[in-house]
Amino acid sequence: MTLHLDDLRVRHLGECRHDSPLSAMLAAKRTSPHYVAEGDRVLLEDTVSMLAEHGLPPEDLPSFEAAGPRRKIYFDPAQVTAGIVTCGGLCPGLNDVIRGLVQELTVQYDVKRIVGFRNGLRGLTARHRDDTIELTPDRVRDIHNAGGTILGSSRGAQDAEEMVDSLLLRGINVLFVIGGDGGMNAATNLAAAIRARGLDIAVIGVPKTIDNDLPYTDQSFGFQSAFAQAANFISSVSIEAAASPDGIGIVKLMGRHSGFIACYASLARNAADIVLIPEVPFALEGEDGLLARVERHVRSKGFVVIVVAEGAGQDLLAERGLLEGGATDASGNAKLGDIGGLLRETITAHLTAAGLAPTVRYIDPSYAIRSVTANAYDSVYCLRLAHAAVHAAMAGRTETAVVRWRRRFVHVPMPLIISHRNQVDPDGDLWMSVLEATGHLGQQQPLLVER
Ligand SMILES: Nc1ncnc2c1ncn2[C@@H]1O[C@H](COP(=O)(O)OP(=O)(O)OP(=O)(O)O)[C@@H](O)[C@H]1O
Ligand SMILES: O=P(O)(O)OC[C@H]1O[C@](O)(CO)[C@@H](O)[C@@H]1O
Ligand SMILES: [Mg+2]
Repeated sequence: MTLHLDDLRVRHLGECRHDSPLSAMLAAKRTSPHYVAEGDRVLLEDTVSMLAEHGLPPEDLPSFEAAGPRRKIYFDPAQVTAGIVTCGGLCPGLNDVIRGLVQELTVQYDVKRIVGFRNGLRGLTARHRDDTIELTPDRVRDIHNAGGTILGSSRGAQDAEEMVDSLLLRGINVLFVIGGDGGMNAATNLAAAIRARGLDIAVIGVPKTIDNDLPYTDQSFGFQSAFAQAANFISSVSIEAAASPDGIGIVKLMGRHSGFIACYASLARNAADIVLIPEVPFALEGEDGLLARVERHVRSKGFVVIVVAEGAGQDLLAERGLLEGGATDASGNAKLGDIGGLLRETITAHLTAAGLAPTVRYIDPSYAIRSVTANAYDSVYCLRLAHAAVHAAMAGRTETAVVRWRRRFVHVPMPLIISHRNQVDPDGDLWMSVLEATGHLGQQQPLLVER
């Protein structure tokens, strides 16, 4: 998809007429290698060839509005009631973001009232809209020491008009939605319903997903903490497999459609022999298939370690009638078949038939990965995203997500965040690193299936 400058402009509620409490600090600031001034923009692309292809002057190149405080703001902070909601699956750092939002709103902007909606967007329905948490600096002081979200989260559909009614009834004029593709979809619909009614309510998204599958963001918050935890399970399984005759270690990691956790966790330990992700189809049978490769590893090295993303090999499950076609969860996400179970069974059967005596160590750490607290790096990242989100809201941006893009914090129109899915590119350098680390680079890629 080719994007033009106009596709990257974010919506404003109106002219910024109020002096920001941060205006004095901003007065002398200019763009530098470490700061982007409020009038400046951040390029979408970053290679000479990609930029040259546009044949445009720099100011017309596709670029994002820089995030950060403005000297003039749209809302009078004294009149603001903010709302916060967390939706979808858990992710390390949710509490850090909530804490950062509350601290920035109260300390820098002196906003007096912040309402936390409970259990995801369900909390914005008529039935639950009054059961909220008053968020104060005292209430959030220590919440970053725990994983999960103090607000709770959920899946499942809600009516946009009903949610707008809730915002009106609760007097919310700034809503922060921390969510994944589903949450950003819902927030986009909500913002559209607000716009259709001509209301003065800002909706700001803080994109979240441990799968790292949202586009236009360098890496999603919490991802680093999640793959660090996943890497510990790879170490455990490697130790177990290495200590067993004909040892087979298998770790199944989250990642419905994108294998980022599997790739990064594997690279972090560099102990995996085979990495299977949804983006790269593979065959089980045949000389170049997975089973033959596993057997070769076991015969030559004595054991094998396989890291598999949950969304990998779904076609193999479907072929065997092990996939409930079309089944979805409450939010409409596809329910997946158990690729880890299929690997365990077929590998055991194959190696046994080949005269080996495999010992299989299979771990599916699942929720033990995404429920951890954010590490120090992610905590900083979450706090800075929260600051950017508050500045965006106070400056009247709406239908806007705050992200880090090429190491700068920027504003992205929310519809872009849901325009497609971020996936591991089989021709990109991340997958090349995985092939290098697993010793597959330079060989014909035996796990790839001709399609
Ligand atoms: N296409 C959509 N349009 C409107 N609302 C949606 C859509 N998809 C999901 N939602 C709503 O957004 C909320 C969160 O969605 P979902 O459960 O898919 O998690 P998510 O935000 O994608 O997070 P994650 O992918 O990290 O689990 C749910 O309440 C769901 O009903
Ligand atoms: O069991 P739940 O809460 O639906 O979440 C599972 C899913 O959440 C995700 O992390 C995406 O949010 C997937 O990788 C995983 O399959
Ligand atoms: Mg999702």
